[in-house]
Amino acid sequence: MAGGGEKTPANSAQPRKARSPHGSVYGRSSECQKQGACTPSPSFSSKDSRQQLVTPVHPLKSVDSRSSPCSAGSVGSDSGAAPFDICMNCNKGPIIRLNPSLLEINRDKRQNRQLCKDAAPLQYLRPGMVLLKKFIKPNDQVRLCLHLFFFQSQINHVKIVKVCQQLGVGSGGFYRPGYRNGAQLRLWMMCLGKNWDPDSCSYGDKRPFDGAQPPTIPEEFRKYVQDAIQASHELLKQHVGAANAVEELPLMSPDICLLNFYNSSGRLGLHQDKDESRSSLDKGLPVVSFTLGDTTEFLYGDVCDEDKVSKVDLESGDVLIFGGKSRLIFHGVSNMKPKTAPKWLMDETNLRPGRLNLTFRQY
Ligand SMILES: O=C(O)CCC(=O)C(=O)O
Ligand SMILES: [Fe+2]
Repeated sequence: MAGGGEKTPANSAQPRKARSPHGSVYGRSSECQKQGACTPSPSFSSKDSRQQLVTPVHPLKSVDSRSSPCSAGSVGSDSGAAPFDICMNCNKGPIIRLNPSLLEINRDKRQNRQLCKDAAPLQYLRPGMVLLKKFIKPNDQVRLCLHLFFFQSQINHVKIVKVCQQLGVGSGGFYRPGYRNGAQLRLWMMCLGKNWDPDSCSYGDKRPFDGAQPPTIPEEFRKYVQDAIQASHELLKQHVGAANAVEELPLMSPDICLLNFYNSSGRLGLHQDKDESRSSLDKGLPVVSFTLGDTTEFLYGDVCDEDKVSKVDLESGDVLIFGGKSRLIFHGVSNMKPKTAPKWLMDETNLRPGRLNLTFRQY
């Protein structure tokens, strides 16, 4: 995944050894360090981030209790603390909610339809990078988005949140990666398919700190990714011609998914996703990223410098794809925009305030 943890400031002569919470992102690999690339610092400014290596800790385990359980300084075993639940009260019986009035329901649906009509189905951000606006549909609504008529996507907001919630409270579920000095990254994460280890900046079969095997990627999620890539090809043809669409964004079959949950103060420093296999990176196999919940500002560019990057808002239902010539762009998440999640999504799922992000890759 991306490097989540700290990053080396771009202008730092001595690249930092910090690693990112998500694989590739922040100075994941020694290669990254050699290149002087950023190590992601989801939680810190580059000034603050002069810390020790990132090391994942169990969400509720105190930092002090990390008594060097493993040589790399990575976390100890599961302390038995409660797993992080991205939804509130999900396991505590039915949620009692007053029925919204017909007026409210209709207003909500009208707004959604309007948003969907207004959004251009595809934003071409740069070669190899596209944004499918509002590609993920609400479950109860016939979408008017043009691309959905064409591609019949079955991607469904509520279903994705519910599946992630269930996976997140099980073995290999959400945890809060942290730094050796006790500071924590500003997100919760978990992996599907393969584990991305922030300490070694590499993928493996098990999570070193508790031995948990990451859950497999649900088949329907893999199908959503195929739908999104196919849709992007159809729409890309208008920009680059039919012959070039697949070259611009190569096909891929995801075997890794990193899930991130950001609360209202969540962020992820600039980093590159480059811990996938050499062949995957060389072919430019894309990273496909889903946003659900609150809107966030996404940064991307050729250099690891927040003053030189472009910005785009990612809203609930958006699918961002970057591959080909953009596979190794620097990217990160800066400002969360609280209370921007669709009301119907919060009502249906009881998702915590914040943003759920899924990034799919092929190792
Ligand atoms: O949350 C996002 O949109 C970005 C996540 C990311 O870059 C990563 O997981 O590598
Ligand atoms: Fe990333």
